[in-house]
Amino acid sequence: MKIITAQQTKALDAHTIAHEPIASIDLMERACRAFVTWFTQRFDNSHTVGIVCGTGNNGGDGLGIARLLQGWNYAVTVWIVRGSVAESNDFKTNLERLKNTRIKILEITEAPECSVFAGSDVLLDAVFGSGLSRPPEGVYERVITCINATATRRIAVDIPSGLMADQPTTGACVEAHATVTFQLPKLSFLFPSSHRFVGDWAVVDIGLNKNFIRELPGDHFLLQQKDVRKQVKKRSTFDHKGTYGHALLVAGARGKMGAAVLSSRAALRSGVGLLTVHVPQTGVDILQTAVPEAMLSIDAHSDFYTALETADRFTAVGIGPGLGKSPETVKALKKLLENFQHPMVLDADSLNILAENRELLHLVPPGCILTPHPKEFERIVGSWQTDFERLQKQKQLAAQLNGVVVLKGAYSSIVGPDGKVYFNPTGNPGMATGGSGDVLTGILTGLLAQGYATLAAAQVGVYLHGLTGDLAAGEKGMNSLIASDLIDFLPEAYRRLG
Ligand SMILES: NC(=O)C1=CN([C@@H]2O[C@H](COP(=O)(O)OP(=O)(O)OC[C@H]3O[C@@H](n4cnc5c(N)ncnc54)[C@H](OP(=O)(O)O)[C@@H]3O)[C@@H](O)[C@H]2O)[C@H](O)CC1
Ligand SMILES: [K+]
Repeated sequence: MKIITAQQTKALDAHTIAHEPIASIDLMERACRAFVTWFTQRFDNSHTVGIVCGTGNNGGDGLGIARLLQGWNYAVTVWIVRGSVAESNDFKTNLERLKNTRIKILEITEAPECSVFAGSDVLLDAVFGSGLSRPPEGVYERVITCINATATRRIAVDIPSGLMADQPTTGACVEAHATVTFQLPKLSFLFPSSHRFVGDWAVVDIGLNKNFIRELPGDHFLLQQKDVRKQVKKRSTFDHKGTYGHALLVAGARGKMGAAVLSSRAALRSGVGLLTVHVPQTGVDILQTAVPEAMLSIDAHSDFYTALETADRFTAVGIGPGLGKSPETVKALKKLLENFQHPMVLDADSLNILAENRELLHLVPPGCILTPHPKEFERIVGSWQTDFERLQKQKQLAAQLNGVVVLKGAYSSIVGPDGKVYFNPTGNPGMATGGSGDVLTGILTGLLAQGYATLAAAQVGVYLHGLTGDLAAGEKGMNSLIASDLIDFLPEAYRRLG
């Protein structure tokens, strides 16, 4: 699903109006109907509804929604905020259509008292939409403050008023519990800093021209199950273990062998043919007992990774979980990066070692996948002011390494060397638990070893990982979810993609 800019949305509107063809007021009516369908499925007409409208097309939506809800016997109150914005044509038409209804229409021409919106069970925010081009001021800013001060369910129409669709937001903004957006999500919806404004968002289809969307230039996408499903490799009868590769995981140090166990199990459950795990002496009995399917490469050192004879017989290497950062481990990682020229997954402590030994970044072979969480990412690229700047840094790092950088979190972003960004929709906060990242590293290493191209491995692996989290949370709730649950749900997650 392509994520387009506010400017492109305007062009898409115009194109749809011209080519469907459809009058803009009818496209607005379609948007209003789509919103009302979503709304009536969640709030029955025992809820009183307040709608705060600007005088552009977002406000026009608000008026249309008021009329439709009243048709469903909702008690509706409308406030029209009169500021610098001239009435759009469609706003005028929908205002006209309200004339012969019983809907109470109040005008706000100057900064109101914040009690102005009290009394509605649900408050709809239709002040500004994708046309916002600068921070709200004056009466608009005050209205936004009052909307946020009203103890009620706040639902934003298309986009919370005050949020910039595809650039940093600096002004006042409605803090919606939910946002119903038309046709495609806005880029800012996918960033953590927007969550308090957007709340849970839903996309409603308003029949905008899909071919036009496909042809629009764009680097930002929201992964969908169908995109991932078609990348999952199918198996054939005459396949054998070798067909599915031989992965090497370099993981675990004394006291952190669990990371090696979790990533090993996850690699196996991701379908790899053979798995070897390189562990220090302390890990031998642990791994042989906990993961009998894995072969071991045993380090001379008792406690941590210091050397590996050769990695050439492996089709992919994953390194980092529970590795530690001892000086010998740093040296060993450097040697591995110099000698192993196939795709690798670099995670956890291997990323921290790269951050502290930046000359090693130049040794990272092409086609690797880095899987930092935001803190590990910041150690590598430095701090950022906004999520847009963070994304820019992510694109730069992916290009510099000629690999894929996965920034983990809600809507994990997968960025390739070409700068294209894929946001992952699966997963939930239950996955913020020790070992969750080790599982992802195992999955990604397993997929790379099976011959998945780097970007495909990242998309399938991150999607699968999040899907196991959703399945596990469905069964065990978010609070009790532990990393092993993710592995247990890999078979079901694969089945969903089958
Ligand atoms: N395809 C779709 O998604 C459809 C969306 N629809 C709805 O239309 C709005 C977008 O409506 P638009 O009229 O373009 O803009 P807004 O209603 O968001 O804002 C109105 C005007 O306000 C001006 N503006 C911008 N920022 C400020 C500010 N900080 N202070 C004051 N005024 C501001 C701006 O005009 P300028 O010329 O001043 O830039 C806006 O034009 C969309 O969100 C949907 O709700 C359609 O209903 C159907 C299709
Ligand atoms: K809005």
